[in-house]
This record gives sequence, structure tokens and C-alpha cells, in this order.
Amino acid sequence: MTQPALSVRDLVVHYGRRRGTPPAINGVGFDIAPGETLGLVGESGSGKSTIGKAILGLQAASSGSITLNGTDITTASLRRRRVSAVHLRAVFQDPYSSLNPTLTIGQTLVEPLRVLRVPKQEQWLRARDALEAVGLPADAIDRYPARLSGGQRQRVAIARALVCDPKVIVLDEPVSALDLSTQAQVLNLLADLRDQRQLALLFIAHDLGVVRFLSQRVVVLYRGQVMEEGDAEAVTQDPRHPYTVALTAAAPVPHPAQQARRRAAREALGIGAAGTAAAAPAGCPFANRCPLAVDRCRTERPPLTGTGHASAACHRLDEAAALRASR
Ligand SMILES: Nc1ncnc2c1ncn2[C@@H]1O[C@H](COP(=O)(O)OP(=O)(O)OP(=O)(O)O)[C@@H](O)[C@H]1O
Repeated sequence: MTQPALSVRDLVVHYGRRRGTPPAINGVGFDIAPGETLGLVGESGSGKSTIGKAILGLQAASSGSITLNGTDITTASLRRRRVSAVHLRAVFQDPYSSLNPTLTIGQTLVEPLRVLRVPKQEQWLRARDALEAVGLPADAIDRYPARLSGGQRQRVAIARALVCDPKVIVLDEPVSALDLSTQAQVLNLLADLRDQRQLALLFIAHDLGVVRFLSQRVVVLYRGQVMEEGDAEAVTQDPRHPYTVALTAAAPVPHPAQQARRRAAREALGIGAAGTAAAAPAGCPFANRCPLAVDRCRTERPPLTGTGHASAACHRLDEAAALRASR
């Protein structure tokens, strides 16, 4: 296998050190190859953004390692972080608050290059190239964000990430604030840019349909732990972990009858309360809500086990498979 563009190993992140507070992230690991999208999925509070922030150096890791193109950036000094900033960029959810309203699009795009001390002439050439790469007209360079739609602003945010010629982009819910047709355009753009530039994308989202569209592989997170991981097709179409089964059953769908069924599935499994639950149990964090849980699930953390296509952290995989087959 080629060297991963990004490797995360045994990542643990604590917010605060109060006794008994469970870590927000508890031993998460994954690799992303050049040209690959890894979808990070889980309900609100499962820890998706915290992983993104730890990778970007916006939140300290308590332990574990983060490696970018073979360079350990977990505890890299500020200077090294600056160098890594060339290769590691981010696009966030809200295109309305992520752009400075007092800067033109051109000024927005050259800003990161100015910080990286790229020669001035080259800054503007690269800004124009990035604008073209995201499908915005050349004259957008002199406009202010207020004159752009949400989709256009998100294209600017993507151009701002691209202008540094990164290897890895962390996309934290980049299309959640957009309407459906704009979502599709932005997702297609991201897929094209990934393929053309061999970008490694970490795609954080709660919507499984969106994740499946862009990702080759998926990691399913629950209360800061990986429940299941593997090929996007395998994880989303044929989930093995009871939590993933519940999550896929609970994915929003337009038809009212299906919505009612899925609402019932969400309620039955307590989906939607990941961040509000009491301290994580010693065993599987999903045990208290899992219909298949036995005593062992509450006391012993299950390791990730599986085939080449997908792995799940569950002591009851055989029973989960039997349950699925009986439905
Ligand atoms: N700044 C903070 N201080 C303390 N706890 C935090 C902080 N940010 C997040 N958390 C907690 O960490 C856990 C993971 O939160 P995080 O925002 O990473 O989840 P998420 O999956 O990205 O959720 P969402 O989809 O709602 O953004 C939650 O329990 C949350 O309450």
C-alpha cells in the first residue's frame, strides 16, 4: 500500500480533566490514502468534529498520534504545524460565517499564501487558478462574500483550501447548510478535485447518504469510539454492528411512512442522545441501548474484528447477523 496521506493512531482527546469525565475521543485510529475519501459518520456529540479539530491542531490530543505524509504532527511545534498547514487544510460547515465579509474573494484566497510567504505575484496567479478549479467566474475575485450564494461561498471556502496545494483536506459537514441541488453540485466538485489532485479527504457528516456518495471507506463513531469501519458500500448497505444497523435504519428519508418507521427505530435505540448520556460504560459504549447486549458487553470493550471489507467492535456479531437475516 502507498504511504497514507494521513494516519491517526489510538487518538484520545479529553475536554477538561474532571474526575470520571469520559474522553470525548477514546482510542480512534484510521488511515487515508492519497485520492481517497474517508467518511466519518455518527450522530451529534459522537466526536466527529473533535477528531477534525485534533488533526488540525485546534484541540490537543491527550495521547495517540497523528501523522501527515509520514511526519508526526501530534505534538509538532508551532513552526512545524505551519509547515503542515501547507499540506493540511479545512472546509467547515457554515459558508456564511467562515468567510471574512470585509475581504474580497481574491483577498480571502491570497491570505493563506501571504501567511506562508509565497511571492506576491504567485499569490494572485494561484488565487485565480483556485477560483477556476472550483468553477467560479474570474470576475468573482473582486466581489465580497455578501454578493455570493451559500453554494458559491462554499466553493470559495474550497478554493481557499486548494490554493495551498494541500495533500489532505478535513471537510467538516461541508454541505449540511446547503440546499439539496447545491449539495449535489458541491459533492461532485469535491469528488472531481479529489480524483484530479489525488487529495485525501476526511469527510465528516451525519447524513449517511451524503457520506456514501463521496466516500470509499467509512468509520462509524459512537461516543468517541469506532463501532464499525470498512468499505462504504459494505458499511452502509450491509452494516454489521447493531449501532450501525440502527443508524442506517434511522437515516432520514423523504417518504412519510418510512419516516415514521425510522423515527420508531431511532426512539427504540435512543439514537439522538449520544452526547447527553451519562459516563461511558467500561465495555461497549452502545451496550445500554443495544437490544442484543449481554453482561460481557457492559464490562469488556470489544475489539474491532472482521473481514477485509469491514470490521465491527461488537461481542454479538453472530447474533446481530441472525437478527438481520430474520427481518
Ligand atoms: N469545547 C468543548 N468543551 C467541552 N466538551 C466539548 C467541547 N466540544 C465538544 N465537546 C464534547 O465532546 C463530545 C464530542 O463533541 P463533537 O462536537 O466532537 O461531536 P460531533 O459528533 O462533531 O457533534 P455534531 O455533529 O453535533 O457537531 C460531546 O460530548 C461534546 O459535548
